[in-house]
Amino acid sequence: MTRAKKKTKKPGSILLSRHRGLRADGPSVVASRALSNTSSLSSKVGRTLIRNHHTLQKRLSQALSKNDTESANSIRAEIEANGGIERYQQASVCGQDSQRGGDSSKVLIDWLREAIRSSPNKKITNKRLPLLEVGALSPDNACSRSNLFDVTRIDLNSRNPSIETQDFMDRPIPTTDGERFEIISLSLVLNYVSLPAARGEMLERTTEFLRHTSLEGEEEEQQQGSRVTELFPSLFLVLPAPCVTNSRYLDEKRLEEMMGNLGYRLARRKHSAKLIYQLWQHVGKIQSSGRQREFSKKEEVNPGRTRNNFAILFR
Ligand SMILES: C[S@@+](CC[C@H](N)C(=O)[O-])C[C@H]1O[C@@H](n2cnc3c(N)ncnc32)[C@H](O)[C@@H]1O
Repeated sequence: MTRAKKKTKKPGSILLSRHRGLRADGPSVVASRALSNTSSLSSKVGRTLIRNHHTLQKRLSQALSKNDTESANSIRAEIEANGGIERYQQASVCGQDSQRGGDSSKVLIDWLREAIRSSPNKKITNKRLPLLEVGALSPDNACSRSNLFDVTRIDLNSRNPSIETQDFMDRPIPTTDGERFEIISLSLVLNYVSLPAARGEMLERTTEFLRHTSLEGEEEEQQQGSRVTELFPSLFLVLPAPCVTNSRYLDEKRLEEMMGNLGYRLARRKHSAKLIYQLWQHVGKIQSSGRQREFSKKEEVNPGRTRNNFAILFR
């Protein structure tokens, strides 16, 4: 006799069915059930949480830009009811799970190791490169484990003692090279920023944190046509692919022009179905070119009803 199998719901399936039926009580129902029911999140629930958090952050930024304190307070309360940034970060950690694309910093390590392998002079590899990881969720991603970097980690909300709680936009501008970095990692952080002009500000700010003096052995390397030195100083930028491949206001060409105005040149790129990974070498001086205001207004580069509105603007 075959016994009827008892149907077990996957974690989060209740949450999703609840979510579909939501009305005025909003996504907070999803969050509170998620908070009490699951320690790890199913990918669908995680994606819903991430999307809701981004939407609420955007509404908050818009309310704040209009000095609408009442709306801002009520949106803040809604963010908290959804589990706040902690729940968002947990969903992001689950999103790093290897089944869902894995830790994005592996791509940076692959590029670097490949450059080191093909480089005639290995001297540069004996020293750890100072790396600033903005939006660090954990101290043990591929970058941290590689022994290639001396990592400084910051996040709006630290989840670990070796991550400093700091908004990159408030980090003091370095005055000496000792405070600057060879690499800045901005992985899935720019799309967290809600307003297009604030994204431009963040990109512009990265240039102030990059070191332009030669590394030990670098001049010798350059003479020998090293593939390692051509990667530094640089910005490792990771974005959800649709931000660049399906936006009304941004495509790869436009991003390259914007980055070019900041003194960046594209050194490496890789696409997956979900993410776009880019390594931008900063070839300008510490300051950017000043031409970034060419991109102060949204321009439609990809018309169409199914596009998203992701944009980057410069003031
Ligand atoms: C989606 S998570 C990405 C984490 C990780 N870098 C990755 O690639 O999976 C975005 C993180 O960026 C952080 N973040 C966003 N804006 C930031 C800022 N201005 N300064 C520091 N951290 C920021 C958020 O707190 C959040 O933990």
